[in-house]
Amino acid sequence: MQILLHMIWREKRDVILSMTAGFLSGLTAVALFAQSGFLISKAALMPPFYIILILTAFLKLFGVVKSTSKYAERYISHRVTFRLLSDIRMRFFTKLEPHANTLFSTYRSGDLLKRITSDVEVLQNFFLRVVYPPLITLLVFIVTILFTLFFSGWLAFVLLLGFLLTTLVIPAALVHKEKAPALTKQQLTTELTEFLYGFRDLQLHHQVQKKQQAINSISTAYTEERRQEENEKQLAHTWNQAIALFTSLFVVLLGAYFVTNDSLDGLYLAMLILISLTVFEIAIPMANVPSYLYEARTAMNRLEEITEVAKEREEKLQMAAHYSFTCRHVSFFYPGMDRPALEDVSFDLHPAEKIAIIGPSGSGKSTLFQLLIKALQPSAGSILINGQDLAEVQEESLWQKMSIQLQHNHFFSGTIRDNLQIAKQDAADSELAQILAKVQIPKSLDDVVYEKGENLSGGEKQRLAFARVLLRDGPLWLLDEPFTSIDERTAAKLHTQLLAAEERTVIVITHKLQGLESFDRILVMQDGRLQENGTFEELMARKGLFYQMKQQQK
Ligand SMILES: Nc1ncnc2c1ncn2[C@@H]1O[C@H](COP(=O)(O)OP(=O)(O)OP(=O)(O)O)[C@@H](O)[C@H]1O
Repeated sequence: MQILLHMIWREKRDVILSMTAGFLSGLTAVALFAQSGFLISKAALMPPFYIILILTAFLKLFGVVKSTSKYAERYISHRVTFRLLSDIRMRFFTKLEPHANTLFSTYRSGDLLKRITSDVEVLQNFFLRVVYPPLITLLVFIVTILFTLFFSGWLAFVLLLGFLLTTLVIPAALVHKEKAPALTKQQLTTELTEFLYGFRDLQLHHQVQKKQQAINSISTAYTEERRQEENEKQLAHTWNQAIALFTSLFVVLLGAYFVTNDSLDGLYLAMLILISLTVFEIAIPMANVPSYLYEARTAMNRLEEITEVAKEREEKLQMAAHYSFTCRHVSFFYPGMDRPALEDVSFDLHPAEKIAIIGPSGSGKSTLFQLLIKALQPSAGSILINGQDLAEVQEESLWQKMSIQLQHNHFFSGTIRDNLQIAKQDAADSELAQILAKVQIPKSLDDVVYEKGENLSGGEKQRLAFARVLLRDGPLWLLDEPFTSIDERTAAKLHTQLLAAEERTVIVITHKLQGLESFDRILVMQDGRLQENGTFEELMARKGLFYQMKQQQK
């Protein structure tokens, strides 16, 4: 909350301006009705015409000031809200952006999207719904009660009582008990996002209707949740209005009594009644302040929780010519899984070494890869890069040194050139064309690429991704199944380029067992464990798992 208050404080000029306008608008609304009441009573006594004229002129003046100040208040307070929104967005998105990978591996993307957008949406209204109403209500009531005190102490006391009931007692009585966070909106967004992403697969497997039904039932639950929320808010409103009306009733009864025993001039009775009717209008938003405060606090905590996922202590990776990795007893559990995807994996990767990680499907190769590029964090154990704990290294500085090819790479709609320049922005056409020839893509730089590379074959995508790796040419290469969709002859040529530079550290994940002789070492994974670790010759001589896999692939 302090963060939000601090952000609001930064806008103090506009905050003060909008509060002043809001105060003026509230006060003139009360004055307008008070003046009307007084005018009606005064007119009944047949005063000179100029008195009526002056009173009517004041009435007009109050009307104009009320509308103008209301407009100014809305205009300025919304400006504060939009600045607050942009501050909140900036703050969270700058905190989240460097850790996008970690976050997407921790949360489902729909869930993450919903959490961030709706929580930010809640916080943007913090000023308008939580800070603003109590202050304006307090100021207008103070002035109104002081004004009433001038005519009758008892009536001022009744107003004070009504004020305390509507602004403190009712909101406190209806304040949200610690209730479980609403899940259905989150579920709905998550399910919808997945429905959209996976629509084609659902169609192919005739699952669209089933998924739609599931979404419909979540949607119904969500509507019910919203209905309940609205009911709670309406209940608070109703209570406040009831108290406001009862207070006015008291003012009428008490006022009439004071008039009959001459302790109040009857001329002011209508004015005081109208004051009490109007002033409580301003207190009505107070009923929902606690619920908005609760929502804002929850939203803030949830956003902070997301940012906490990212590590605080991060250091830059020092520049070095060669890079080594050390994995010490690394285990990894995916969220919600009770079986580890990796268990107690330890190995050293020496500077400039070229290693292949192999193993059956589901043995944990990609998980290990994700840990090495810091897209995931180990659940236990540690990974060191050049002796420095990866947990303490900034992702950006790590990825600067790395040329990474993922199993599934993204391609943007544009041209081949655009898709290559992602790896090296300032690359000249001649360099790009050379790289295209190296990876044997028979296309020109101007050829169009559709969104997600839909017009590229699997092999072309892998070659284009490898072209990006060649373009980046960092001292550390990590490739996850880079050539699976490429024909043997081309794959062999690309393989040679992969292992060409002596000083480069290379890690390749593959399930193909051809060409492994040219790697310095081979790590063999099975069931999340590192089963074998040695040179091609050593593993063949050992006649263990690797040897058996080789025999099977023959
Ligand atoms: N996001 C995830 N959530 C939960 N479990 C996962 C997730 N990704 C992988 N796993 C599980 O972790 C284990 C290791 O998976 P991983 O993808 O690392 O294996 P792999 O050896 O790379 O397989 P493949 O060769 O098929 O790509 C598997 O049991 C898999 O089901």
